Amino acid sequence: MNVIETKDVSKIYNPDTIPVYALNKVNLNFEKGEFTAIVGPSGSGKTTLLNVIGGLDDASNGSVMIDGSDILKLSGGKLIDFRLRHIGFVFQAYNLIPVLSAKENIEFIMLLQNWPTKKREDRTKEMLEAVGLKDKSGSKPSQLSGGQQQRVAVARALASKPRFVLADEPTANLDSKSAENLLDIMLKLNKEEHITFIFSTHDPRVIKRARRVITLEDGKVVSDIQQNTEQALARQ
Ligand SMILES: Nc1ncnc2c1ncn2[C@@H]1O[C@H](COP(=O)(O)OP(=O)(O)OP(=O)(O)O)[C@@H](O)[C@H]1O
Repeated sequence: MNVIETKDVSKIYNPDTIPVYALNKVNLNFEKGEFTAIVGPSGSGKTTLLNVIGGLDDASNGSVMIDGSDILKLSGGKLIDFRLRHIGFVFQAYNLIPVLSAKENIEFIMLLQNWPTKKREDRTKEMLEAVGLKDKSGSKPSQLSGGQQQRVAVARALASKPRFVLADEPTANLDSKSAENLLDIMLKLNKEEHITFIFSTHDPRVIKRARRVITLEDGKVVSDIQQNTEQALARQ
């Protein structure tokens, strides 16, 4: 079953002067449980695609169907509610709330969703453990390393059990070991909780572990391949 379907999605900046096609008739289907990398040169449209799929940005043309409804047609309040319920975001700049601890950052979306206290606390504990930060629960983002902050951002995105997670270069600021650890965590949660992951990346270590790799160039899909990651890993 398709979770997300983009139909002829285009995003054109400056249409009246010198048009820039950030996305040019993109047609893609994403199924439940995918672990998919969006790759391509700088400026090829990766961030724009994630933002349009996640309802953070409007498309100029086309539709983004999620479970048969077009999210580009949802009005402001309904779109915010939809994002809150179904989509987890991981941004390159983490976007953690500086005055909140790791635990409080992870809890934040569940609070907005009115989870009962006990359920919320149990889930927060589970996520802190899953990302290996049980002992950093009370630390503020400024007291955490870049890798630890990124793990909090992943835990926050996944805590409320979204249908899918969109991540914009999740390993961009991480050293090799932290990037591998983060990938392990994302793959584990993808397997165990069947959450669909779609992430942009330039990072070869991330690309080789994705099950599907979609390449964009000048806003167009130029290749879309399934990888046998078990074989790829065995070759290393
Ligand atoms: N607000 C904007 N106004 C005008 N053009 C924009 C705007 N945002 C993005 N673009 C253009 O749209 C194209 C796609 O940008 P996008 O950020 O999606 O690329 P990207 O593949 O994510 O790049 P990178 O790998 O460098 O992050 C680029 O040509 C970019 O210059």
